[in-house]
Order: sequence, then structure tokens, then C-alpha cells
Amino acid sequence: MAVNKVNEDLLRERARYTFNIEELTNFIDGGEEGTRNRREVEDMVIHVKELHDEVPEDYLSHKERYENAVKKGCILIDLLKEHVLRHSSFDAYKPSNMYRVLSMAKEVSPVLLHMGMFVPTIFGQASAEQQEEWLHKALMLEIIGTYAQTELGHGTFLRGLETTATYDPSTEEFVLHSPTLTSYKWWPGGLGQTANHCIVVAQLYSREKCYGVHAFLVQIRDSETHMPLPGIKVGDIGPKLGFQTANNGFLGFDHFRIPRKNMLMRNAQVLKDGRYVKSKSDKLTYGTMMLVRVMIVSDAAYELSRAATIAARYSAVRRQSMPRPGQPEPQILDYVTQQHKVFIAIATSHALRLTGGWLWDAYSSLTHDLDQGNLDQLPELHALACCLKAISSRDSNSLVEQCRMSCGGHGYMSSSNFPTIYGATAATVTYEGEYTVMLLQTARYLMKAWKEALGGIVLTPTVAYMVTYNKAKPAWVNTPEAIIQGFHAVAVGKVKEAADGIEYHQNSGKDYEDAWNAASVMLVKASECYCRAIICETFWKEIQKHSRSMSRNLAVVLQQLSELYLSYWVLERSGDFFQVRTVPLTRTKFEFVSFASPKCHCQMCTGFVAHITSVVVLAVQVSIQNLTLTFCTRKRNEFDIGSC
Ligand SMILES: CCCCC/C=C\C/C=C\C/C=C\C/C=C\C/C=C/C(=O)SCCNC(=O)CCNC(=O)[C@H](O)C(C)(C)COP(=O)(O)OP(=O)(O)OC[C@H]1O[C@@H](n2cnc3c(N)ncnc32)[C@H](O)[C@@H]1OP(=O)(O)O
Ligand SMILES: Cc1cc2nc3c(=O)[nH]c(=O)nc-3n(C[C@H](O)[C@H](O)[C@H](O)COP(=O)(O)OP(=O)(O)OC[C@H]3O[C@@H](n4cnc5c(N)ncnc54)[C@H](O)[C@@H]3O)c2cc1C
Repeated sequence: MAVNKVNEDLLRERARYTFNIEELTNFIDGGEEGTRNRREVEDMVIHVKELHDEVPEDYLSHKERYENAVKKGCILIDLLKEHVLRHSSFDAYKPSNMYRVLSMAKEVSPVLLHMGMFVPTIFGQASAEQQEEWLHKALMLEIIGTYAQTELGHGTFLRGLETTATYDPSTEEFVLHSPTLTSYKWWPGGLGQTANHCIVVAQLYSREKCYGVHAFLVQIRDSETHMPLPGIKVGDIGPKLGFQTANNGFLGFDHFRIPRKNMLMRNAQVLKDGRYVKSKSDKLTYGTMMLVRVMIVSDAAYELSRAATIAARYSAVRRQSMPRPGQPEPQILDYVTQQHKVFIAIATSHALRLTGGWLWDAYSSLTHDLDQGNLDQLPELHALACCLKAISSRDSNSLVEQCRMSCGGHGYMSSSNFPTIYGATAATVTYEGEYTVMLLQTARYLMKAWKEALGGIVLTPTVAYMVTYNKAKPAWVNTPEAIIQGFHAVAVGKVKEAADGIEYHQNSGKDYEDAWNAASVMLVKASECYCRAIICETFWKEIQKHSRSMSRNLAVVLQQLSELYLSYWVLERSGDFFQVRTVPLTRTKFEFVSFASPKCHCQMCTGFVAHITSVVVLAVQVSIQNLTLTFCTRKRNEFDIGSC
């Protein structure tokens, strides 16, 4: 029988890595224990033959694909539970842990929403007594839930949701009802056939007054027969671009009654007589969305690292064309255009992974503050979660597509796994807060910050430079620190431009809402630039911080990746950089001028060209088959990929 022989080119490339593979493995896993945890789970998974498909899933019927995904989901959840029970330190919700385990099956799991939103909502929004009743059942999958917020008519505009929950003091129950077709819940994952419970977000009415949207835990299917309960209409919404096994469904209520105690009451409450007790902040109802947005940054990085690895490996083994007559066809990775496609994907996967870890730490700190009743950091974290979720998911999805294209026709095969990864990352650009809407949310925060900056008020950390910018005049030299200052200058310029845009439209007679809408393209741009500055700065600082405790060879490679990322985005946004001048920013004097003068001091542009041709490539490959984490390094003149 033919033994799978590893490609000679790949073996040669793998023999040339220039740093300690295990050291980088640990860095990516967040430490030696993280690597041990991951390998332990991978060891468990690789030996479960039911997780390996006999027939490509694309050749299965929708029903067979779903059943196959349920089977795998149950196996993986059992492995996760067993592992969590044995390793209390394994925090399932630390970025990518839970998602990575579930994504070890190619199909999106029908219980992803259970683990990804239903359980976290109980953690975050149920009272202590309610957690006592439901949390263990949920963690042990004795109940299977989803998160039912979006309706046919509203996804973004939460205050416009139409499902009602009306309190009846005579029976101490809430009556859930879907008054219109557009009020039907539409999209929740697992709702089609899988979930028997869900978190329902509905407008709360008591004593004929509406108190806005609140969350309720609702049983929708019989625990024994799994049939929909009386007053419940539920089913599958049908085929989609991807996520075919996520089991997205619809849900309608016909005067469906639930006990008062099923309103999640950690924040707000309705007392037996119907009195409403207000939460410290209405925004706490939105807590689960913030958590998932924070997780998406790391999971988008993880999906991108998979795509970058496929593209890097393919680029090492694919030989094509003959630039020199009579010479062997070169590996396509020798083409600078190929490097330009693949290397930024590798660098971005690291940038987003490190930024996702930084955001997770900020979120964890906020959660602790919220437990102490301190909401001070909530607005900034909401703004950060919004723009980082938007930009990370969009960058990840765009670069997954770029990686696919870099593999030519074979990238279009289902067996390449690009279609699955593309489908998963494309969804993240829309769900959990649509791209544009999220950036506009951040813009809302930036406009407030700008007004405070002009008043000289000390701002929260990620926008502090708006006040201190005058002092930190960018020294336009080709250093990473100067590039980061340049991104700050661009962000401030765009924020000011958007604020001036709103002011201009108001002065021309528009009310604030219309002025906001008229300036909204500039507002989105300002958020993008603010977010790009955060990713650039965080990537660079994280690498500097960790480099001090790692071997020099690895530090060099990671430093070059972060410099590649900075240089790439300077060129991508060169127009914005050309506009930024080096004079102190003041309200009246700030203006955009062109750098077009031939004696432009900025060496960034020329420096970058040198960079991209001498860049060292690092591709991370998590290969379940080999149960190893292997890497590629590549130097221009050696044209060698390390182990990959
Ligand atoms: C790459 C593959 C990754 C796959 C795995 C991904 C993740 C990991 C694991 C698990 C995830 C699980 C499953 C993943 C799959 C699918 C899940 C999808 C689920 C969903 O999509 S759930 C539904 C999500 N829906 C939304 O996000 C709705 C978007 N809309 C909103 O958030 C808000 O309505 C709004 C647009 C932000 C604001 O609306 P608006 O009407 O203008 O204002 P208000 O609502 O009145 O709010 C204004 C006020 O409140 C502040 N605010 C708003 N939202 C928040 C918040 N979340 N936290 C804190 N503060 C908030 C806002 O700033 C305003 O404050 P002001 O002081 O300015 O007034
Ligand atoms: C794969 C997938 C899984 C999902 N899973 C779930 C789930 O489990 N549970 C759940 O509750 N939901 C889920 N959703 C729904 C998801 O949360 C919504 O689709 C998302 O919030 C966007 O809302 P929408 O679809 O109503 O789009 P809309 O908000 O209608 O957006 C449509 C367009 O209008 C624009 N727009 C909307 N509002 C504004 C504004 N104020 N200013 C400027 N432009 C605006 C948007 O930018 C966009 O271009 C899922 C969606 C997908 C695709």
C-alpha cells in the first residue's frame, strides 16, 4: 500500500527553521500549560474514529450533515467536559479554548450557541439562585439552549424588538407573545431542531408599562419527546452561505406562559406584585454580546491562522512556470507576489491573536469591576469590543479569501477547507453586531472623547493620545514607534474630520441625527483608523514585552512579523499618512496637507519595500493528524520554509 510520503520541498523547507519550535508553540498557546492542555485535547480527539468522515460532508443530505454534526458535537462536548473536569484551570471561555474544541469537527456545531451564548448568559445575567438551578444542567447538557434575540424584522435595533413578555401578577407569570410576523425570532443557532431551551430577549411589560428589552430563560421543547411545547412555533430557517450545520432556526410565541422566576434577574427584577426594580445600567442586558465580540477577535485569528498555514504549505509544494528557460519550475512561494499575499495573513493572525488576548484581559478586568458595581470602564470596553470585533472579523475573512486565491484552483476545492473557513469567518462579520453598525457604535464613543479632548479632559487609555498628541509630535523616521504615532495622528485627524463634518451639517441646518447620518461614512473611517492604531500598537508592544523573555532567534522573527504588519498598513493607508502633518494638533491649526513634496522625509514607504522582500515568514500550523505544532520560517535568499 502506498505510504503517504511527505513532499520533498516541504521536508527541505521544514529543515531550515531558525528558532525553537516548542518555544513558539508555547508562546502561541499562552504558555507551556496551554500547550499541554491543547495537546491533551487533540490527543483525545485524534483517536475518536467517529470524528473522521467516511464520505465528504458536501455529499451528504442536509439531514445527514446535521445528524453527523450533532454526533460530533456530543463527542467533543464530552471530551471538553471530561477535560474541564480534570483541569479546573482550563477556562473554557478563555479565547478560543471552547471554540477550538468544537471546531475540531469540520462542521459548525449545533451546540455552538449553547456553549457560546446560552451558558455565558446564565453566568452573566442570572441571579445566584437561578444559577443554582440552571448552570449545572446547562454545563452538563441536561438542557440545551440557544440565544434568541434577533427577529425577522430586527437584528441591529434591539430597542425595536417586538416580542413581548407581559407580567401577569395574578399567576406570577410572564406571557411571551409574537404579535407580528416580523417579531418571530430568526437566526438563533441550534433553534431549528437542537435546543430545548433558549434565552429570549423581549420587551418587558408590567402594570401596562414597557421597561425595554430583558432576557428570559424559556423552555421551548418537551424534555422527553423533544416536541415543541403548546404555543411554540419553531423550525429551521433553511440553507445559508455557510454554517449549514449551525441549525439556525425561527421561533414564534402564541401567548406562551413562563414563571416569573424565569426572567434573568441578576441586574433588573420584577417583584411578585409586578413592581419593576431597575438595574444599575440597562446596558448590562447587553453583556453577553460584549463577551462574544471579545471572543470573536481571538477566534477570527485562529481561523485565519488555519488558512494561512494551508496557503503557506501549498506555496511551498506547488511549483509553477519557468521564469528561466531550462530551469526547474520554482516553488510559487519564490514569487514576491505570492509572498505579498500570504505573509500578511500570517502576520495578521499573530496580530489579532495578541490583540484578542489583550482585549480578553481588559474584559476580565471589567467583569471584576462590574461585580464590584463599578461601571466606569464599560463605555470604553464596549467601544473597543465593537471596533475590534468588526475589524478582526473583516480582516480575517478578507485574508482567508486571499489565502484561498493564492492556492489557485485547488483553493476552490472543498477538500482545501477554505470554503468551510470562509463560511465561518464570513458569518462573524455580520453576527454579533453587523460590521458598519459596530464601527458606528465606536464612533459614538469617539465623538464624545473628541469633545472631552478639546476641553483638555483626561481621557480613557485608548484615546488619551487625543489630548497628549500635541506633545508627542511624530518624528517621521522609519521606526515602528513613529509609525504607531503616525497611526495615532491619522486616527485623530479622522476623528476631527468626522466631528467637523457633523458640525458643518448642523451649521447648514440639519438636526443632529441627519448631520450624523450625513457624516457617517467619515465616522466609520474614524473608527477604522482608531481600531487599526490599537491593533498596530498592541501587536508591537506585546511582541516587545514577550521578546524580553524569549530566545533571540524567535524574538527576531516575531519582531519582523510585527514590523511587516505596521509597514503593510502604512502602505495600505498611505493616503491618510500623506495627509497628516507633523505640527502639533490644535483645534484651529490642524489641517491635512500633502506629503507629495519630493523631499518627503518619510522613509516608511521606501523602508517597506526593503522589508517585504527580506521578510521572514512564520506560518503556524496546528495539525491534528500529526498532533504537532509546526512552523515555517522563510528567508528571501534561502527561499526555505521551516517545518510547516
Ligand atoms: C471566526 C469564527 C468564530 C466563530 C466563533 C465565534 C465566537 C466564539 C464563541 C462563541 C460564540 C457563539 C456562537 C457564534 C455563532 C453565532 C452567534 C451569533 C449570535 C448573535 O448574532 S446574537 C445577536 C447579536 N446582535 C447584536 O449584536 C445586535 C447589534 N445591536 C446592538 O448591539 C445595539 O442595539 C447597538 C446597535 C449597539 C445600539 O443600539 P441603539 O439603539 O443605537 O442604542 P441603545 O441600544 O439604546 O444603546 C445606546 C447606549 O448603550 C450603549 N451600548 C449599546 N450596546 C452596548 C453593549 N453591548 N455594552 C455596553 N454598552 C452598550 C451604547 O454605547 C449607548 O451608550 P450611550 O452612553 O452612548 O448612550
Ligand atoms: C450565521 C449567523 C448566525 C446568527 N446567529 C444568531 C443567534 O444565534 N442569535 C441571534 O439572536 N442572532 C443571530 N444572528 C443574527 C445577527 O445577529 C444579525 O443578523 C445581525 O445582528 C445583523 O442584524 P440584521 O440581520 O437585522 O441586519 P440589519 O441590521 O438590518 O443590517 C442590514 C444593513 O443595514 C445597515 N444598518 C442597520 N442599522 C444601521 C444604522 N443604525 N446605521 C447605519 N447602517 C445601518 C447595516 O450596516 C447593514 O448594511 C446570526 C446571523 C448570522 C448571519
